[in-house]
Amino acid sequence: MTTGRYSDHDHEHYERPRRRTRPRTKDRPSYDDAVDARVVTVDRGRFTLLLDGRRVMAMKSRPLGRKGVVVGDHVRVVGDTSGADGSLARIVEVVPRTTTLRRTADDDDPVERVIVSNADQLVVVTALADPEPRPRLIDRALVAAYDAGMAPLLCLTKADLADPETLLSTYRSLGVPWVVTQLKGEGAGDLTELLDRLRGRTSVLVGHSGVGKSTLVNALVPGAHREVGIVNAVTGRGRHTSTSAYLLELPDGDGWIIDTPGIRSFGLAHVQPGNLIEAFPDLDEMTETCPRGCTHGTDEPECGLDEAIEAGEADVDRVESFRRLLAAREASSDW
Ligand SMILES: Nc1nc2c(ncn2[C@@H]2O[C@H](COP(=O)(O)OP(=O)(O)OP(=O)(O)O)[C@@H](O)[C@H]2O)c(=O)[nH]1
Repeated sequence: MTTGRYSDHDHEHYERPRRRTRPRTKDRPSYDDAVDARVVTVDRGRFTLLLDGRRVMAMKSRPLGRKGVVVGDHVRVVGDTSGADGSLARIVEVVPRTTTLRRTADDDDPVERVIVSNADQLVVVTALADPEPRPRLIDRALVAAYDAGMAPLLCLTKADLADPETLLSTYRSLGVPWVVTQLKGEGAGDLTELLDRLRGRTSVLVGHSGVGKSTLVNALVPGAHREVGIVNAVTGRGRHTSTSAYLLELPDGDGWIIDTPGIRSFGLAHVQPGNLIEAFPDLDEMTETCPRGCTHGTDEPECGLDEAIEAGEADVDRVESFRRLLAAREASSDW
């Protein structure tokens, strides 16, 4: 383990050119010898990378400055990339991200943050019972997915305990794809449908405590050793067993999942209504006549969506579901 042996301070001190002996140069080093890696997890300023199939510990190099490095990032690395015990490589570049899943501001954390990058699917893991589904949280996760340009997928766990139909009726008009899983009881363990949906993509798994996300991750990636909590019989909440987002490769090498056990809230203050409606091109088309600044919400006086409903051109359920998402954006951020 390297943690503790090298503090940020020590390394910065070591890296900084000593003025008298080495004149400062304006040219940045070119890092021609840098190699590609992907960020697996982050722990107190130390990054675990996957590089040619081996795990390598790394830290940010000074030229990156305050630029964040997050789980899912493709990075360029120099230095000791052997992955040997005690070795520490340096991240010199973050490859431009294809997507960023963000959250804003909650009471514990006042800044907007990128949670993970380069994921193309957001899997909202919800138990059908124990704990009961929380549609408002599902809505908020969907908003985050649409805003990030990620495809949403509902993964309904614990199908041995309840029927999915009630919950699904809420999401049908939005056209969100879904899969059902069951890892206990008779006929448990068939993950074919979910694996089909994960294949060839990077999928972020979110879900509140106790929904069975760790159990699912362990079943998808044998050997992942994500800790499984015990659901409290009184509150329905699980123990908070793990904290950091973690990138895992699916066994067939054809897809990645990112487990996000640490996400306890999903602040959405950064989401613009205009971004959300872009995820629904059929509805977006109907808002061309909207007054400037229209949010397309329920109380907007001359929203094109209302006109489209009156003209019989819009599906009422779909508009209502979209507006529910829009409202969820402003709700409290508790996960
Ligand atoms: N009945 C039933 N129970 C399940 C199923 N999947 C998981 N569980 C149980 O649900 C409980 C919570 O599972 P976890 O995998 O720890 O849930 P989690 O979402 O990772 O929760 P945290 O670790 O607290 O974030 C455990 O007791 C599991 O055994 C299922 O398909 N059916």
